[in-house]
Amino acid sequence: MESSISSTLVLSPPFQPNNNGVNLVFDASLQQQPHLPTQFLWPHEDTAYAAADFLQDPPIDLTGFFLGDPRATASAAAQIRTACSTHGFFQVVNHGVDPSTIRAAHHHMDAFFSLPLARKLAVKREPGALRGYSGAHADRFSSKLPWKETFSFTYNHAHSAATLDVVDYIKSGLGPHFEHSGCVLQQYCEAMHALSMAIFELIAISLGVERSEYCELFEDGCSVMRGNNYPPCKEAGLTLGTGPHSDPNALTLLHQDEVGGLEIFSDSKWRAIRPCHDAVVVNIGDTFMALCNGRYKSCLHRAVVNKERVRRSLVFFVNPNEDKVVRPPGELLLPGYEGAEAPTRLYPDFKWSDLRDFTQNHYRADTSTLQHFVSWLSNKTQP
Ligand SMILES: C=C1C[C@]23C[C@H]1CC[C@H]2[C@]1(C)CCC[C@@](C)(C(=O)O)[C@H]1[C@@H]3C(=O)O
Ligand SMILES: O=C(O)CCC(=O)C(=O)O
Ligand SMILES: [Fe+2]
Repeated sequence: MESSISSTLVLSPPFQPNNNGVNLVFDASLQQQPHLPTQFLWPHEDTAYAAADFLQDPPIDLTGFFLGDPRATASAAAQIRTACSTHGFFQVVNHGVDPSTIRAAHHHMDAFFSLPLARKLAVKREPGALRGYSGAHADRFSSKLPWKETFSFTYNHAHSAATLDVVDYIKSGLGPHFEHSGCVLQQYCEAMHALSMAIFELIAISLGVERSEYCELFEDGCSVMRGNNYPPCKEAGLTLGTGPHSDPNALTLLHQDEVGGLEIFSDSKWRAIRPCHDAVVVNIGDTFMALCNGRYKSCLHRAVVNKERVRRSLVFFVNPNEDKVVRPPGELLLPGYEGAEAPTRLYPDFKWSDLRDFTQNHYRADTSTLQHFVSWLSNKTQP
């Protein structure tokens, strides 16, 4: 495969704080080149196996839960338990988020990605920060680059809802003409936060713990909103929009457009998540897998691209308050194994700020982030 960009491809360790000076610009000129730049090539095992089918689980209808109907609530919790005990993904409908809010958020995120590159670079991601614009993460990695642009910003509900942080960030970075976009995205974040709290209540019910078990940890959580823009790719089969990974955060709420491309690895096969415009896709992340002591699974997933159409997704990564300890409730500890003094815990105490720092400064999140994080944390805390 010819590289159409003269650059020395440095085979990097899993993570490097910069791209070794390879200044690749992910813009239309690169996307129109006849050959895929070598930096975007992914290993055969990550790209070779197309999704075998669609995940068959029907969307979970939240109507009855919101009406306080005990039977409907129990049914929704049971469907969540089944999904989260196996592959960690489910879709919800009648979720209470106004469709016009979702439509408007996509529209304004598209408007951002349509800006000239110089305008997008005005809010480029700063090293170590989980906010800002990124073109293929070319500033962070020099191989296995994802075929996407991303735009991320933080949303701390207890603080942002009152002080309109999202509006301020967007307006200060992109100018007063984007104030309305900021208001739309702020409204979308508030709606996603409200939905996440409803999901946490249903998850608590499904786990048999107090319904409000997770409210305290997440009510003033520090979440991240991200728009993913995946341009069409002439050699789509050789690259990936987002590589195989499990999400390091606690819960992910995702709305994808009608194009499709989100796939999860379940029962030893890649399975596509069927696009459903009135559904929100929900998945458990590593932090929640630790919070529930491994009862629910943080699952491997990826985003594939195609040759014809741009694909977009809006992703809301829900995290606990960064200074609160991630620790499972007593009811979820496993009975001590034979002769053990205390019930068994699968993961140590940690804070989201530690895991965020790990993924932004020390390790590229992939299929085994949590176990590498636990080792890193124990080395970090050893005297
Ligand atoms: C904590 C995070 C790191 C990533 C964004 C959030 C949750 C998902 C992570 C990510 C998407 C997993 C795949 C690799 C990654 C580098 C990406 O493709 O964007 C990850 C995100 C990141 O580090 O920016
Ligand atoms: O865009 C998608 O469908 C998935 C993206 C994803 O998994 C992520 O950003 O963590
Ligand atoms: Fe993800």
